[in-house]
Amino acid sequence: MIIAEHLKKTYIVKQGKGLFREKQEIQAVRDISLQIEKGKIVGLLGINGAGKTTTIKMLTTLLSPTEGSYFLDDIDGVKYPVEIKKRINMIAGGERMIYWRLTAYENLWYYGQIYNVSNNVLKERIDTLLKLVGLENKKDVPVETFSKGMKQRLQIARGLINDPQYLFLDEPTIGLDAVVSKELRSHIKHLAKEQNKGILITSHYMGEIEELCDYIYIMNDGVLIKKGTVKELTTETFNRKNYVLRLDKHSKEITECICDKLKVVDATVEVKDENDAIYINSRENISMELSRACMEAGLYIREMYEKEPHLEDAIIRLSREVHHEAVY
Ligand SMILES: Nc1ncnc2c1ncn2[C@@H]1O[C@H](COP(=O)(O)OP(=O)(O)OP(=O)(O)O)[C@@H](O)[C@H]1O
Repeated sequence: MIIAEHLKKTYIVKQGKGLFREKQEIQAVRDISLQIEKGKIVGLLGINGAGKTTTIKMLTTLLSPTEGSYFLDDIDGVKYPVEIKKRINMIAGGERMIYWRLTAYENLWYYGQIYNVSNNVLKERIDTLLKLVGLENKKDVPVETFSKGMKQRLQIARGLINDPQYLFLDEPTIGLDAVVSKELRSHIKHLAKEQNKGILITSHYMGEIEELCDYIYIMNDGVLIKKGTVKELTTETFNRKNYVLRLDKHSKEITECICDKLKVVDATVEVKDENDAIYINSRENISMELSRACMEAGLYIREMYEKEPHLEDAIIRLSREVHHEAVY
């Protein structure tokens, strides 16, 4: 298990020109504690500038923390970063870390040498990995002729070349089409569930996070603001119910009439220009009251349902709350 406690990272940047440039401290990560278990997929989310990349850089030992502790299976990551590097790997989205002039096989051979994998083991591992990512027939082809999806699949093979126990995935499906992204997501699940790897993933695609993650950490302004499963995060954040109502008729007066009839319950009624829908937000389950209000007003209900909140809505709302913006 990876256990990071109270990690902090302060960058010192110089501002101005000439000899007397002023030093300024930027607290990219102010206080982060998190855990990554083997066999689990953990999401790290937050709006731009929240500190995700800096956190991943500390966990992958590319940056040393200004303060805090970091242990991977009892190995002190702050004291022994080289020992950590042997046991982890990182797969980033995009086309970095792959040599275009080299073939798929040569790329993997090169990275295997960097990780000191013995030649016999490496040969076998490259064959297995190329098969895993479906590139066995392209192993002697230069990468520059590969499609985006093929390059990304090669990235996965590269990220597994040292048989890491923990994997860090930074926007792994960025720029990929729906088919390749789906394939990649099933590889990621396979790595966690069948091969028992601990995985941390960042992504701006919330659907991906909802599908993959066992639990999620949400960051804002360098600190963790919430953690939990998708279900916990959405239901705890939205302790109110959202209904969507579509009637046979639609007008301002009708909405006012519904509003009037719902005065007895704690509900907020709002109309949006999405297919003439009326949105009702309430603390309690008010489906009975809603049906009755429509019936009393002589209105026919075309559609009425409770809207499940999405993770994306939860993140936006949590980030707003931190910045003390009024919600609702
Ligand atoms: N090398 C650096 N020197 C100074 N400040 C930095 C440096 N790297 C990051 N920062 C600052 O630290 C803060 C956190 O940046 P970080 O890249 O970790 O956020 P992020 O959550 O990954 O954002 P994004 O989603 O946009 O990639 C930002 O305010 C950023 O400007």
